Amino acid sequence: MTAPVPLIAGNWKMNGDSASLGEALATAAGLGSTRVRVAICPSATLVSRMADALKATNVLVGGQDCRAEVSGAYTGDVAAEQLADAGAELVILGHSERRAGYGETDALVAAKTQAALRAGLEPIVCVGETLDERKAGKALEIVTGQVRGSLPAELAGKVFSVAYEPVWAIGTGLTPSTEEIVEVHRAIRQTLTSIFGAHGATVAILYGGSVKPSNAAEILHADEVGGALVGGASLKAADFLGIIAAV
Ligand SMILES: O=C(CO)COP(=O)(O)O
Repeated sequence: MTAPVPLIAGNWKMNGDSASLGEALATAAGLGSTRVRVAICPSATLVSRMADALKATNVLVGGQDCRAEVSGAYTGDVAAEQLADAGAELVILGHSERRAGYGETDALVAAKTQAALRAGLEPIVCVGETLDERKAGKALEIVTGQVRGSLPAELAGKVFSVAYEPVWAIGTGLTPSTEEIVEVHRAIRQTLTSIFGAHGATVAILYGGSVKPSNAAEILHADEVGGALVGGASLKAADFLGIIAAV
């Protein structure tokens, strides 16, 4: 049974333009040799240029979402195949900003995950509870339910990761305690092994939500934390490299 290779992925969300490619290049230049896998997921407009710019580096490029269908009359949407064609190797799916803003259900996230696999992309599937759900003592139930509902059987034997992002920790500067993070990550691990058997033990479980250089070491060294999905602090190479160095 192989331990998961840590993955630090930057989610640029709706930020960045061609001038920001310099930050991606600076991240790659600052990496040196590392046992950590590093990815940047920019807006769809930047995927192609970033993938070209980072081709000879150790930084992978990912998308932030994809449609489940291969092609068709879906104005404004992007297919997994199109992301792969643009040079993406990974894709973030089921981010809470899409679950909340676009009504994405677990079933839709599972369909998008199947699409990612069809296109040869490595999925990063996001789950996480709201503050009300946590206050009601339902965090574990919500998160493990999302894991069961969002991961299609086709993931068996495939490389993918699950990102635990408590909705209330995203962009707020708030983070759960290390104990709370470990509790949820252990519950996700149990769920993964109950679905996928031994393969479930090899899946990296990332933490996301207000990760920054100053809290990265404590979070990343916690039990069952196999990396991070980083929003705001991934936009500047210096901050992102500070987080990567903490692994
Ligand atoms: O949503 C996130 C990453 O997907 C986390 O965002 P922040 O790191 O900005 O809190």
